[in-house]
Amino acid sequence: MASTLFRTIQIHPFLLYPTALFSRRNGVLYCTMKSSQTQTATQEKQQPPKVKVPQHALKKTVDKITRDYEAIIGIETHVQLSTLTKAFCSCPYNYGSQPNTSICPICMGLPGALPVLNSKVIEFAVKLGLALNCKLSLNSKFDRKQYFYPDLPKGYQISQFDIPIATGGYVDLDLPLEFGGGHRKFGITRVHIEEDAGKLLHSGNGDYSQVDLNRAGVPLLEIVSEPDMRTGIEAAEYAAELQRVVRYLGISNGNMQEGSLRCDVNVSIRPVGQSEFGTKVEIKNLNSFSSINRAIDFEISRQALLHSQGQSDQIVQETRLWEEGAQKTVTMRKKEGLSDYRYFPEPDLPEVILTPEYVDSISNSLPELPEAKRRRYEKMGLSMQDVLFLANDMNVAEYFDATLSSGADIKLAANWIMGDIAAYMKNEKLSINDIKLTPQELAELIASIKSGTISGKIGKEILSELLAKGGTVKGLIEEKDLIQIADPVEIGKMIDKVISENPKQLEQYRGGKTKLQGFFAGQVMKLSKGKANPGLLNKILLEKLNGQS
Ligand SMILES: Nc1ncnc2c1ncn2[C@@H]1O[C@H](COP(=O)(O)OP(=O)(O)OP(=O)(O)O)[C@@H](O)[C@H]1O
Ligand SMILES: [Mg+2]
Ligand SMILES: [Mg+2]
Repeated sequence: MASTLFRTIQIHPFLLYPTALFSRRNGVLYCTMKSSQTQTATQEKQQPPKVKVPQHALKKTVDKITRDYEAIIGIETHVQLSTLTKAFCSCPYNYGSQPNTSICPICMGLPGALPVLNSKVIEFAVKLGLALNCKLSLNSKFDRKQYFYPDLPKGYQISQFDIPIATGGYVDLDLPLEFGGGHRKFGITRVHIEEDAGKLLHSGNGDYSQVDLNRAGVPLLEIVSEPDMRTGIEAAEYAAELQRVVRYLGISNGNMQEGSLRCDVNVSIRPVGQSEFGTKVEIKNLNSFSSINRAIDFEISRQALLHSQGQSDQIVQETRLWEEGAQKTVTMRKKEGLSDYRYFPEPDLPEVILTPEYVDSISNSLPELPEAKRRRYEKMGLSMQDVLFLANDMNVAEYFDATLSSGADIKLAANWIMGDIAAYMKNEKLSINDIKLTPQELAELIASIKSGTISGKIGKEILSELLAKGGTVKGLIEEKDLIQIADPVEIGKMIDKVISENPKQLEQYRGGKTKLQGFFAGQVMKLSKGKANPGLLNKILLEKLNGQS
């Protein structure tokens, strides 16, 4: 199959880029563009920002100025779907595979090739639309969005324009306590289906670029938010919630570093009290939640400073790039208007019709989503800090739920997971799916401590062993003879031994140095190899030290 495709490509590449150079190295097809073709991109990148804002001025005046302005933020998020094959052809997509090894006449847009819709894309879009509380369009269609860029082989992107698959939804989230806490609800304008473009790889010295078309035609869902966010933190948390939702749904890995979840952030400012929005600037190249937060904060300050200096005409509708190294945004290109895209209905694909039965069947298959999970955990009596820790990662939530299903106490299970287990995972750089301790054995461990079969101290020791090697709590207790000593006579004997071996400390204790009770307790615990019941030990010890028995 692959070799047939390569033959086709070797005949046709010049149809795509008349001055592109195609070559094969190590069995891989490379397409190299001469610098003249990528000039626009490189020139735009090299353009200095139109207005230079001195960094020190920014830092000094930011706090004062930003207080006079309110920021308006809306986000466009592209989520790459984890379908087995691309949106309109049967090529698979695996991040990081050799360039141009997963391409065919359809995703290369060769003349005469016709797209065929992957039904999983519709299923995933419906799932997300429902999860984001949207209204689904029972009849939607595809449109062509036309623009030229070397990573777009067809010269247009198949997208949805006037009838997106889902509209008018919202997401709920809870801000972490370190950011002030509180519940937020942000509107979703629309969710639509589109295909991804390829990837340009620019050479180090900038004189040529290479095209990798593996990603061309991979299905995306674009989620457009209402301009409802007001701070960088709110925007970053919104993006994190979308990541959780797509991961809970299992429709994308949501990995920002690999570009499976990409956020373009739109920011404008207005003087406090003004109702109209200001001119928006779109920021791209944000590949972490913290860069979303920092880029927005920078942009708010930049715009506020310009506005406060009477230079608001310098805030123009444009696309800016976030430069991680310099921690600032710079002009990338002036914004195209909608009409520049010359959208028109895609003639090669039929209308998408969703039957109510189909929508119902998808709706019934949805898992419990992050917001529902958080509210359920909250009702169980957990603090918001615990709720967020447990619900943020779907796998941790599943582990916690499975521990509870095995009968564990809610608060104790949460404490073990958030405490010793989380610390172990952090140390060993493991995810919860990698640890050997099963939720059932965690429940057993908690029950064994609660019933007094083993002490809390022994419990912690067993935990380390179970985390690293697996096994069962019962097996380890038996194998290591760890059952707690709760026999007063046996404990009494050990106390007598320790007291008789430490006459000096006894004298000091009886002379008023009562803190020494801790010393005696420690010695007895050591003698019992950590197995003595601590409550009983201290009770009997106190009686004996005070000469009552
Ligand atoms: N004045 C404003 N300030 C901040 N954000 C805004 C403002 N007006 C609109 N937005 C937000 O900007 C985003 C616009 O996204 P949309 O996809 O509709 O248009 P676009 O960015 O022009 O198109 P494209 O998909 O080609 O990038 C939305 O999230 C919207 O909420
Ligand atoms: Mg945009
Ligand atoms: Mg958009």
